[in-house]
Amino acid sequence: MTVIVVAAVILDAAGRVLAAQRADPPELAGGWEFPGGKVDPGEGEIDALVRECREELGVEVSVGERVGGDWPLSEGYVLRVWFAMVTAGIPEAKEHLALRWLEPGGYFDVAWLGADLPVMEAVEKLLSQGLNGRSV
Ligand SMILES: Nc1nc2c([nH]c(=O)n2[C@H]2C[C@H](O)[C@@H](COP(=O)(O)OP(=O)(O)OP(=O)(O)O)O2)c(=O)[nH]1
Repeated sequence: MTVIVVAAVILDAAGRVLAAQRADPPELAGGWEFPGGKVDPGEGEIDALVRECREELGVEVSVGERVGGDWPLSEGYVLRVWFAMVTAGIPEAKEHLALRWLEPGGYFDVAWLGADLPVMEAVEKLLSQGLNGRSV
């Protein structure tokens, strides 16, 4: 059975993107990712995304458009990504080592995990086309 990992490209009004630095496991620690995590059995993917943002960042988010399709992770895992905006709270690193808001033009200023790099490239392309990540 494939494990679905959901992740949020959290955008602010200035077009900044929130990156989060993983604390574990040792082979991924220090790498940067989009906040998110595994979908629990029986849980909806959007519900999982909202829950993970609450647990990891202490914020409420509204979820917008999907970014691409299934992004490959390691064997047996796929990554599904959505744009999101914070609707309440200020993101705090509750489970990560650090958080950074990346300005437009600086989206690659962190060492993204291998799986996330093509996602960030796709996001930059979508944003350069004038998309703002909100639901249409
Ligand atoms: N959350 C997240 N995980 C990612 C990204 N890119 C990437 O390769 N991964 C990998 C790292 C992990 O092996 C897996 C997600 O696991 P996780 O540790 O975030 O999941 P979780 O919050 O549900 O945690 P747990 O059940 O292991 O405690 O997917 C990403 O952008 N966001």
